Amino acid sequence: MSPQSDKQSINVKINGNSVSQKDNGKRSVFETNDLNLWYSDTHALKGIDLSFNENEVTAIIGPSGCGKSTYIKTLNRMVELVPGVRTTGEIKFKGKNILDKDFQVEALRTQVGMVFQKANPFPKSIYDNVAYGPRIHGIRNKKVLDEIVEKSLQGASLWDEVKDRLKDNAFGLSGGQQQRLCIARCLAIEPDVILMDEPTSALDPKSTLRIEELVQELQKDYSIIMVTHNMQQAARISNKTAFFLNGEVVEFEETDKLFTNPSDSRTEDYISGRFG
Ligand SMILES: Nc1ncnc2c1ncn2[C@@H]1O[C@H](COP(=O)(O)OP(=O)(O)OP(=O)(O)O)[C@@H](O)[C@H]1O
Repeated sequence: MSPQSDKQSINVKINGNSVSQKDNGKRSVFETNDLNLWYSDTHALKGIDLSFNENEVTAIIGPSGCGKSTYIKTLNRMVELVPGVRTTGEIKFKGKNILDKDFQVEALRTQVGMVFQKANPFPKSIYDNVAYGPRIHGIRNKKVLDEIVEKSLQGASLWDEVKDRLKDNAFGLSGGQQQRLCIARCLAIEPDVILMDEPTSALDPKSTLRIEELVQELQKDYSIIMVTHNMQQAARISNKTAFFLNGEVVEFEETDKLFTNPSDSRTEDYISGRFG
């Protein structure tokens, strides 16, 4: 099916049962319309129409090189850091086109956080990692910073493990803890949306499970858009899934539907492991 038709008829989960509704009452936070992107001559994104609702987890899946990371990096305009990038179309964040010339990218970065494949804490203490963003935004009051740090670490389900060693260097944490610290750093700026680019691909199964549980918890307060190579992960934790192939969206659906009854034979071939 086309991504557009999803906007008209959406399956939503109520008490564990999937039902079809015209509108699930949720607001769209991000929307891309006919989004195209070129790296010099490489046409990496082709006419992407997708819409993301608040308080939902949306997974982006697809084989290597299909444009998943490129797409997610357009949403905070990080992709522009690559020389030779050209974008056309529209990316609406809360109704405003972030590609407009007069759009303030700095404001976007405070509302859209990002967690990367490999945990990337700063070479600073656990406390200073989390306090970094608020300090940049001018918060100097120690009591306020203490509160933000505790709340963010609680939110990232890391507080109990680190509360007695907040002054220790972040590099002393395990890989999974470092990734949760990066999530806490992200929460400290109180974003509306969290972008995650394969956040568990460098983690062991136990740490992966921990992050998956955390993502489901965070969904209550944030909208999450997550690139993942792991189809089981997408099936476990996302509300909706977009399947990318060769820079296009083949299918965008309720996750249950996409994995049990895909509309497009290419989706079926991919999820059943025939390619990718
Ligand atoms: N910095 C870049 N310069 C030029 N081409 C790039 C750059 N980054 C990505 N590409 C190209 O854009 C296309 C999409 O790449 P992208 O990394 O978005 O795919 P992906 O689906 O995230 O892949 P993977 O799952 O392997 O991370 C590929 O053809 C890739 O070679």
